Amino acid sequence: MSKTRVYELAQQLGIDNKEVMARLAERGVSVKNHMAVIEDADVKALSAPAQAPAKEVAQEEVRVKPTLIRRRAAKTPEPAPAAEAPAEAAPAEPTRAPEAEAAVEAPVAAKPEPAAPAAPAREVHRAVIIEAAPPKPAPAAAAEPKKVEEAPKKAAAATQAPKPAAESAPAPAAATPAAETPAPAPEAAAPAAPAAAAAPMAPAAEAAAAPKAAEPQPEPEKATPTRARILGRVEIPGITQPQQRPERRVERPGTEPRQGQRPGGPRGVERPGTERPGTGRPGERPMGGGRPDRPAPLAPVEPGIVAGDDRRKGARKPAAPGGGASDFGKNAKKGGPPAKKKEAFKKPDMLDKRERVFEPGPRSKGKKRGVEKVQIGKKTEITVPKAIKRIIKISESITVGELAKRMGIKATDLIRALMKMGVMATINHPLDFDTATILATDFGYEIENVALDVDEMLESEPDAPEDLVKRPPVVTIMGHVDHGKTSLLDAIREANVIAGEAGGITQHIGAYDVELDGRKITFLDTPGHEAFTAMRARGAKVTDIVILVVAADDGVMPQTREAVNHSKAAGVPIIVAINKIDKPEANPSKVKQELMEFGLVSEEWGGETIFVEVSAKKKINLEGLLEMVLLQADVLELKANPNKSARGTIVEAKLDKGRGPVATVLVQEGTLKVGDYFVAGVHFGRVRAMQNDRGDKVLTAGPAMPVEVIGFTGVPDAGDIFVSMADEKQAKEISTHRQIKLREAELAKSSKLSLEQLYEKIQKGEVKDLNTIVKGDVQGSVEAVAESLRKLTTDAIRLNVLHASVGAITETDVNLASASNAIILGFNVRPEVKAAALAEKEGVDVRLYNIIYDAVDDIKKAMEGLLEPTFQEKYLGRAEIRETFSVPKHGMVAGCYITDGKILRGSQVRLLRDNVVVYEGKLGSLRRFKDDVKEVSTGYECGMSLENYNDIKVGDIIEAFELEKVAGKL
Ligand SMILES: Nc1nc2c(ncn2[C@@H]2O[C@H](COP(=O)(O)OP(=O)(O)OP(=O)(O)O)[C@@H](O)[C@H]2O)c(=O)[nH]1
Repeated sequence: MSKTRVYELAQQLGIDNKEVMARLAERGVSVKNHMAVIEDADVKALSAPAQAPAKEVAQEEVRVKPTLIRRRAAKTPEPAPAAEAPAEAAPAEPTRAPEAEAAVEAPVAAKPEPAAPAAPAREVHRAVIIEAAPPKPAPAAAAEPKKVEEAPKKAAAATQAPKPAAESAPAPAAATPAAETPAPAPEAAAPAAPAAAAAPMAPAAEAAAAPKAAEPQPEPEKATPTRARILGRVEIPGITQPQQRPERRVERPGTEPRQGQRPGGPRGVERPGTERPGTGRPGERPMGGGRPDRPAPLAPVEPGIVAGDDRRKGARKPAAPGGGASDFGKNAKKGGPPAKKKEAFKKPDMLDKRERVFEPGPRSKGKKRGVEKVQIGKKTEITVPKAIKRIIKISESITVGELAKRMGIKATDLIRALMKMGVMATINHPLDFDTATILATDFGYEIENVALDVDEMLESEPDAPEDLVKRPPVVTIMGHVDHGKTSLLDAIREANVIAGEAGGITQHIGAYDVELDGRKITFLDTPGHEAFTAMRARGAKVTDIVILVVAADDGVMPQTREAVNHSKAAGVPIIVAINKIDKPEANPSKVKQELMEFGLVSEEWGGETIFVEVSAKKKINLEGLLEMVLLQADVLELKANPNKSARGTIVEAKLDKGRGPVATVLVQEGTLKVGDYFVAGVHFGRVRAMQNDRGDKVLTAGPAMPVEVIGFTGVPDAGDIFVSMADEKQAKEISTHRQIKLREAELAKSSKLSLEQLYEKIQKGEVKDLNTIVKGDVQGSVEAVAESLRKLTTDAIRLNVLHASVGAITETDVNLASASNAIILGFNVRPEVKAAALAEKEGVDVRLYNIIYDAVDDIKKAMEGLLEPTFQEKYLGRAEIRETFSVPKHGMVAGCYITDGKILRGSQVRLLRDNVVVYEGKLGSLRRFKDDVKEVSTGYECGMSLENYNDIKVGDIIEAFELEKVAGKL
């Protein structure tokens, strides 16, 4: 025969020299280079099958590594190296489709025959492809054997290839290697079955692979496992060439989904075209877009077909029979348990997964991709959250934005829904449980309130009668200004100290206890009903008995009356202390008489109220007063259980420079011990130390005992309930919960306020606000001042206490005042040096007081200054209209005669016709003989015009007047 050299054969076949050499190598013929001469037999062997591939493929092969060859469509730009597996994979996949058929065929017609060496490059492709999209092939094969059979015929080598293909089918999963280098896969995946599969067909193809390819059957199985992993990569389409796309279209027949998917691919173009009638549909491409991979997944999925993982499984199964199971070895491990995964992925999931993992960006390009995207999108939409996810747990309230987020909808949709309900809300608007429930229901969700029931947690258990023991009474002293409240408190305390109590420096902790005949009495030393009421407003019922101080020389005064009312409202019994009886002008009887009208009738007059005449100054009858208190306490049968965890009320709180937040706790039941965890208002803590009003350290505090506690995390408010907790976690939890609720309440309050303000402004015209910041030395006075100030609010002026706290006036306070145009009121505190300087610079008014009433008085005046001045009318004079003239530019002018008083230029006027006011406004002009004049007096004539009014008639009267400003009063 004539000598045929490698390059000649390559030209004939339309393939690369290297490929020819590779095929030869696969046949066991070694050639040195492209000039080597080839035996005829070899030439034939290579030529025959090669035809098909030559035509169709137009592929390029690139030897990436000595053992690895990458093949891809001829025109395709070269993808990156192995690393870019995805890109290459893409092309591979399309091919796969066709291969799929091969694979299909394989199972059917194919028999485990050694791979036909002749297998053209194309086949190699197939093998690869098959591997890539294995799952389908298998099932497809089973499903439509006939068609499959046809295929073989056309694809000559196919028959044989099939096997490998078939085997490869399993391998598909392992495709990775293949993916990277379809044909070369063998090398890459050499060990793996896939390689084997490829080998047979590629056989030829790529030399290195050849040897392994030689063992077709076992290999396929191995391939399976490997594929699984690789598949993932392969699918990442990347740079698929235009060629492939077209193939795809051809591949996917609408009719034969399975086959279509697989087979279609590249093949379709070449050979399947015939086999598959349906192949022709162009429409299929949508999914694939540029990627061949896609098509596969998108194509109708057969039950058995599982993308990605499924493929692997599918591949494995078939492989198993081959016996390759054992061969899987490592690969198998990698592949993971096949059986389990089978059902794990459903098509949609798979698509979704692939979408996210492999092909995010590129897809959006191109129309077809767009289509694909849309489809995928739809699938996502179908997703319905599991029932459990449709329950939204909230704690009391939730903001609009958060609710929308949890329901997976747009906040604007929610806001729209709220508007329909008549609620205008912003994204940060808090929704209460009920509103949230209604809204959520509309969107198919349920709301579950998981709020902590703090009240329940803190509720004290009722005590058994036998556990209760007598406890000291807690007394509050009330009365009018200067009637001697403070003096009385001091006198009682001092008297008690003198009586033999452990001496020492008494401390102001807001409460103290005294002893009489071995019995204790606790006094709250924040006198005045403001503090008393402020506490009560917080739900704190602390006082058992009220001592109403009335000066014998002054009698019942306004605040005496208020104190009585407050006490009665609280249901607290009153003991009247008629003070200052040492004064010569003292008249106790008068006091008793005056108090009768409030229902306080002295016992000696047949009533039930205890009256005690004392003198705080002279310390007269103080003991008698204490005796009466104890007597009253007996009547009240005050008892408590000391043998349980403590519960009490914050009486006073402050931020101590050295000790941090400290508060006086009046224990009301149980016993408080050092080391106890507790929660008080929005704060929590642990009792680090306790001391009484005499500065003595105490380790325990029982019922009715006031102690100053150190260990708070923040300064609580007077009136806050103090509760011992079992552990820190619980205390912290409740504290946090309360803080959140407080914030929400403040938020809700502020938004509500602004609405109210708006409403008021519309209704009443401009409403003035006087903003204040109150600072004091102790919580009690701060509360009292703030409360008194708030009471000053009137319809015309609202007095806002922006901030009230204990401590010196700081720069922060000044800044707040400056920003909100507020004045600062300090009680027994001074501004810090820097704060004072800043206040001066910013022009902030800082007022310092020692007496609350001075402050209130000052504020009242300030508020009056804010009042709009009222206007008073001042009569000027009258004029009678005797003539009327129409003057261009001036309108109607009246010729008048002043009958009374005088008329001033620009004065206010009203026009009277038959004593009826027909117009009220301003004088337009005032003239005498064409001259403007300032005023015209009685008896003179003048010309007048009215501003913007021309309907004047002879006989009308013009009355002039002035409006005088009068400062407003509260
Ligand atoms: N003669 C006499 N004067 C008394 C007596 N008790 C108080 N005073 C005087 O009355 C004045 C007012 O006494 P305070 O104890 O400050 O009266 P208060 O009710 O506490 O006054 P505010 O704190 O302003 O509400 C003081 O000057 C006392 O010295 C008393 O029993 N006899």
